[in-house]
Amino acid sequence: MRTVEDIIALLGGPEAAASHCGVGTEAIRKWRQARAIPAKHWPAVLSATGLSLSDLPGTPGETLKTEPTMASADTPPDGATGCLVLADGTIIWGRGFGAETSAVGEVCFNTGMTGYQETLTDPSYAGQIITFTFPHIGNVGTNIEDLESVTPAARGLIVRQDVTEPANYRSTKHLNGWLVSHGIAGLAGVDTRALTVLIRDGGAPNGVISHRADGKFDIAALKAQAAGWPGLEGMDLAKEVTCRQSFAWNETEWAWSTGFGQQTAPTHKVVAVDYGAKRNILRCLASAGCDVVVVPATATAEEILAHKPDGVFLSNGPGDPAATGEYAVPAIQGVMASQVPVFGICLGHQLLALSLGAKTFKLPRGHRGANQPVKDLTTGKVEITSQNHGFAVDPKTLPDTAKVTHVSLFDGTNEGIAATDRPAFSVQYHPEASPGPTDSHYLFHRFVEMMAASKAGRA
Ligand SMILES: NC(=O)CC[C@H](N)C(=O)O
Repeated sequence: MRTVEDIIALLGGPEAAASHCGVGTEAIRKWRQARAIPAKHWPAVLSATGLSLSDLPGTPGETLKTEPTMASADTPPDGATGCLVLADGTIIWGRGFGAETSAVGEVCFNTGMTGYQETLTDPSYAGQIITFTFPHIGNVGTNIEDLESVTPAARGLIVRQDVTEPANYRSTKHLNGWLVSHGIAGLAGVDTRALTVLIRDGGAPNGVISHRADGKFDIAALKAQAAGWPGLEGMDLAKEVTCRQSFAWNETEWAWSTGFGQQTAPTHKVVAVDYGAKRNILRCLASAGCDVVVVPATATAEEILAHKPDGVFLSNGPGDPAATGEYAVPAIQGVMASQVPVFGICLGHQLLALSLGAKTFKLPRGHRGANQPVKDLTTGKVEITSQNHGFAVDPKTLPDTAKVTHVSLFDGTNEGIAATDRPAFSVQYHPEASPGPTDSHYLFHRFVEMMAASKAGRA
């Protein structure tokens, strides 16, 4: 490994080093002071000097050998057993874990500090590789209760620190073994802050995550795969993650001493259309007094109404809402025509908006995490919410018969709507939390009150 002074000399002195790396001389002074070259300058230094990654003095406390990161060299640095190859050819090296496999998807980031297992099993993450900004992922292991679906939909995960031994009484399996059993690759040792900044500034890129214990990667093939993937826009993934047959759901939310319960005295019958529903949404409905029947995403209005529901719930789900146009919108319009109350969450919110004639669009970087502030315009209250969406409703395209009820206090985008001429409302975020705060549970009660009022009106 060379010293900072060696490298500055190789680059032709401080002024020349600054101009080679496109930085000011102040940055070079900081390198000298810290006796380290920050990772973001490594690619420029490597290309100007012809040195290899293991020659560079990195951030103190980090060993380059074990922290391969944003360098774009095609040859893996020593110890690299995994990589993320982006559609523009950028390569991020790291240590592979989980299954030895490769998968292509959109690379997004999630800022949640808890609940990685719920996140990995949220069907809305189909087609996505998740960068966790929280560094300690895997430290509470995995268990069979915190699953939001039986099969994880996420295509891969990227983390800062290596996964440690689980330290939690609920853990039944190491995250590594759990990922192996589900065929999912992980990548550790990545500068996830730098990757998150890349996503924030440039939008969520498409990429391939690859894990090989022998460290031998066919980079040309991975680059071609990443560049050839069409992206989430226009992609209908709800059809892939929905249930194949209808089923009844009566399990209620988890409680500290008793675990999950059963709804034995429901007051309202709800048909939940499964576009990729998280289990905890179904539990919240059951806990609020609903007898739930889950039906596949492609169920028609007639099939839904044949259950004689007091209300219809439209679930969350993956992919582009506009791509479900041929089956979801006609079914929802048919349901709304019957005046049955409708409540939608996330993809369900976007589909309700499309059914009312509004439009959706792709957000540049999406909202994913458990700390997203939202204002309920109907009460003036602010709630901290759990979110996971890459598309959003354009409120300017809403008809006169719908109003905006919730907005994001991060970027002002739409977070909720309600029809003004019929009982239908929806939110873009995840009131069931899991993981995240439970501030928004009141929405399940709003839905129940809406069903009760509708029944009273019909009586
Ligand atoms: N959680 C969801 O339902 C996500 C909805 C949609 N797939 C989006 O990314 O916006």
